[in-house]
Amino acid sequence: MTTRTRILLGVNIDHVATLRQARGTRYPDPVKAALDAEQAGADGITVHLREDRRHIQERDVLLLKQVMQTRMNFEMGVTDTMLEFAERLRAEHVCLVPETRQELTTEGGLDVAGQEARIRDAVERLSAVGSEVSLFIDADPAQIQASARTGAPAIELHTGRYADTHTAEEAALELQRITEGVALGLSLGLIVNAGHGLHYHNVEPVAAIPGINELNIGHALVAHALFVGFPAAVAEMKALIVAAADRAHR
Ligand SMILES: CC(=O)[C@@H](O)[C@H](O)COP(=O)(O)O
Ligand SMILES: NCC(=O)COP(=O)(O)O
Repeated sequence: MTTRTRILLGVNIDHVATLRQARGTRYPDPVKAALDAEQAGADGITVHLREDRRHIQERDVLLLKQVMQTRMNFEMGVTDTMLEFAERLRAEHVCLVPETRQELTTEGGLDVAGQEARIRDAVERLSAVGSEVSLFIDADPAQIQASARTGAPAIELHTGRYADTHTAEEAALELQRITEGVALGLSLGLIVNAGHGLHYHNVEPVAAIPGINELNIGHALVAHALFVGFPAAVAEMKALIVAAADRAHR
């Protein structure tokens, strides 16, 4: 008998909102995308309320919280304003991410080691309202160890460097770094997720890493949805990661 490996897909709907914001229209609605994603097999929905509000808006987060049926993973920068918002929101999961206004996308992981007390304080505040906190970090042993010391139950390893590689050798090195990061996180008792820049052609090796809990994927899903529709794009990705995890652990 084969045991099915459990790997979860968190669908990030930020870039549905990016398209809406580009024209200031009411459509496409990221909340509709979230509901479609849930029906198509998403295990959770990720939204990043950026300080500059370039995509997701407060309205999206608040409406989503009322109507969604899975779990919200609320990504936010570590600022007083966002902490106060998140304390009122009480999302099932909160992922603390680094944020700068000028960046095209989230460029690196949160520097937990360099601001441990501040992150620990944020983790305590969010845990107190019932949110499970994860820290979006690079697969760097010092950052993983510092994350464990903050009391956060989870980390999300930034896979952007892996996704940006140009050769098979570079990809193998980055994958090795992520694999070791997952193993270290697990050995410290952390739940280990991963995400950023994952797409249909690079996701399988990451899904096959032993012990990985959830992959958060957005941009590639929204791009593929233009051609096949959002439910089909989500279902295709879910099938791909579950099959990759199953094959690796058979
Ligand atoms: C933290 C993370 O990886 C995602 O939230 C991602 O940042 C979303 O896309 P943008 O970086 O383009 O806002
Ligand atoms: N935390 C990563 C995420 O939510 C999705 O990132 P991307 O797939 O849009 O690059």
